[in-house]
Amino acid sequence: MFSHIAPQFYDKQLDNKQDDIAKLFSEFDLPNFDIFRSEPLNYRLRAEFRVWHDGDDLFYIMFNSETKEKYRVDTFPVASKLINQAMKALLDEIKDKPSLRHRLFQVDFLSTLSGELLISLLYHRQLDEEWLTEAATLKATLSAIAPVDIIGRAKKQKFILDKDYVTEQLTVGDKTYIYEQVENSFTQPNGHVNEQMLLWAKQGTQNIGGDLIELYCGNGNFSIALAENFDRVLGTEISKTSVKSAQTNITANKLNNVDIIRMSSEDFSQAMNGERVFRRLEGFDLKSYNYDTVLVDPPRAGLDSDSVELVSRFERIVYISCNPETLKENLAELVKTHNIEKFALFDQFPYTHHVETGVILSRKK
Ligand SMILES: C[S@@+](CC[C@H](N)C(=O)[O-])C[C@H]1O[C@@H](n2cnc3c(N)ncnc32)[C@H](O)[C@@H]1O
Repeated sequence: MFSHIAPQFYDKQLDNKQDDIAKLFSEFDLPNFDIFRSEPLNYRLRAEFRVWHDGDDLFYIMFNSETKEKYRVDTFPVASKLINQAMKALLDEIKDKPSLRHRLFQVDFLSTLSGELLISLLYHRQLDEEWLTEAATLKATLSAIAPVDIIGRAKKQKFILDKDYVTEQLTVGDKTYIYEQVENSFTQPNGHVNEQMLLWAKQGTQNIGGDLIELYCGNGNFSIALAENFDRVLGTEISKTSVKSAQTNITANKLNNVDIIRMSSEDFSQAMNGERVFRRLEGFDLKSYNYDTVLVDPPRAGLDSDSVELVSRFERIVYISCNPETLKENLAELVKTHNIEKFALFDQFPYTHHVETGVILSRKK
């Protein structure tokens, strides 16, 4: 997945991504791209590694995505400095602790720009009291590096030492927002590029007022940062964990104009069309919303045809995409009713072929 990880390759690979995107979207009338660079190293706030046991030794491994061969990983330069520090410290601590290392097969790290760290240890065996005691000592030792939390996972088991989330702080222009990010739920991996993405979307929707409807809102990443641009924000999201976080985040940021409901975008399209009535929407008068702006940030599959039809009814569409191929398919439909006003490339994933883009469209006059 990663290749040529070194700052001297950064500019070239970003130029290549820009060229590839220009070619892929050549059939559209695109404005000049807004380009948002990443830090060349230590940009990634999440990392997951398999663990390899070799006699008394154990180390992290990853797999080559083409050859499927495993390779040893002692440091991971794209991951945050905190993750790199913790990677070594963790192995040093658990190497001679049988209850912590026995049948450990994966370690997941989630760090934040605010300096917190959550470590999930995944096992092919059931965890017990002894594990809990040793894990508490491990947490105390690793806390010398940063505020650390530890989770143990095994089949049908999830042991949480204190908490299963980190609290991130993201600065967007002159404002700082607080976000709870829960283990195993979606969060943008590149914190500083995420801040740039939020600012781009916020500036692109400034002074337009009305209401914002958001599909695929996750933990409220965009809903919260963009709330002050709108009278009301209504976000929808399928994951129960993310919806719960989003609700916590609304309170933590003292917002009173944002609501989030758990609903797939497919169901939400049906509710908007009046085809089905959902108990979860009780108390929400969908007809009272002013459908000026919609923001979508779908998974790699892009928008299904009903969601494309739904978003095409809005005056303004903000489309954040992690897959240029599905974005292109969706744009082919959306340009029938809308013009592309802004196009941005956010370099969330340096040294990989992945590209994050943003498009702002407005209805044709
Ligand atoms: C790329 S993430 C974006 C999340 C959020 N906008 C952010 O910036 O963190 C896509 C989100 O879509 C959610 N999702 C996936 N399929 C969905 C569906 N059919 N309907 C609604 N949400 C869905 C996922 O749970 C995930 O939170």
